[in-house]
Amino acid sequence: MTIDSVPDTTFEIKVPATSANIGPGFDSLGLAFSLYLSLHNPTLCAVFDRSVTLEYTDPQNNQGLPLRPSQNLITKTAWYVLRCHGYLAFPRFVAITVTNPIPLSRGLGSSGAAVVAGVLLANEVAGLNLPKDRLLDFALAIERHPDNVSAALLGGFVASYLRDDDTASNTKALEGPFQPNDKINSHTDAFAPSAVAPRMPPSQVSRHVSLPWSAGIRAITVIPQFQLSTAKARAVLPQTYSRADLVYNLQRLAVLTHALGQSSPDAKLIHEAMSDRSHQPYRADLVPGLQVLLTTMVPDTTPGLLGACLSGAGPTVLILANDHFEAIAQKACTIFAEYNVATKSLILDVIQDGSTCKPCSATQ
Ligand SMILES: Nc1ncnc2c1ncn2[C@@H]1O[C@H](COP(=O)(O)OP(=O)(O)O)[C@@H](O)[C@H]1O
Ligand SMILES: N[C@@H](CCOP(=O)(O)O)C(=O)O
Repeated sequence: MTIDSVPDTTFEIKVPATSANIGPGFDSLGLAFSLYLSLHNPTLCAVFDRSVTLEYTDPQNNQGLPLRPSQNLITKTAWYVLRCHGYLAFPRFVAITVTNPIPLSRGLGSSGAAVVAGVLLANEVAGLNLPKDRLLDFALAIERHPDNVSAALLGGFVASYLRDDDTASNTKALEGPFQPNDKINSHTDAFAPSAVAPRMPPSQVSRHVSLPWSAGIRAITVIPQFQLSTAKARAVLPQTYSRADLVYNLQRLAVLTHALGQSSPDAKLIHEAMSDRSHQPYRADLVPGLQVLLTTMVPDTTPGLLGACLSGAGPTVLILANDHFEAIAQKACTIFAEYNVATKSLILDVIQDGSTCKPCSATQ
């Protein structure tokens, strides 16, 4: 595609926050929420400058995020996709305003959302028209567990798997975007291409299916006011599991995928089926109060509660409920407070639409 044929419009990209795992579905289940990372390019720019700039509308929520496009996860991802499609510069100038209410490193899929936003950004500015499955391939070249990005892109309650679990080749796929050796022009901070183009991801890296979600079930997210990076929370997991633990999780996972779609949710069934032996026990030491919360907040003593688990890699706790949302949130925050963990809670809806990129009105 030539520069002249690249669409020059304003757009808004919206990507939802997600919760991964939902208890036993480690690296396979994801749920999309009514809380959105959004990217907006409010102004059409006549300047013939093929670069990108970034600003965040809410710097308080996004402290520490690099504004240099060459270091920011959203624009690094977009650059990776563009390089895979033969672009040697951004197709046109784009000044992006980012609004990100998704708390960072709390287990609500902020990095997955940033990666999906970057893929959609490249798709939009270069007019690539990639189908959703191909967008997912690019996102999965970067975020190597499919649970968050599948739910973020597609919306709703999604089960997915990677078709190739060869971690050695996974690492190679990451070399493109993250160690691009692309020199940065220190004046404009524009990307400049290295001699070697990054590896194009193979097609259909993953497979996914949308699962039914019972309409009245909402998500109470109880968010500790400290960060826990996904990398750190993955580092504490064992390399191998016993047959008993494998069977324990498989049995619950199979039941859970149906139990959450039933029109009259069975609280006791859901609560038991959200129990896990693959990641939560190992991560409990990283989240003071988690173990007590999970064992004391049960349907018998907490009206409206259906189940609770660590959200993604934590430290957020996800509580699924169909009533008494505020009271449940308050109870969970009180338990965390007993462990000197300050929290905020957000009551969110599960959304079915997934990520969008829409034209919007421009000022010139
Ligand atoms: N809106 C964003 N813009 C740029 N980078 C982001 C954004 N959101 C997340 N990130 C990157 O992802 C990191 C958090 O990723 P991770 O530890 O996986 O936590 P989470 O559970 O929130 O996904 C941040 O430190 C930052 O590097
Ligand atoms: N399956 C992953 C999910 C990580 O989700 P995040 O929202 O914490 O990035 C894991 O449990 O490590």
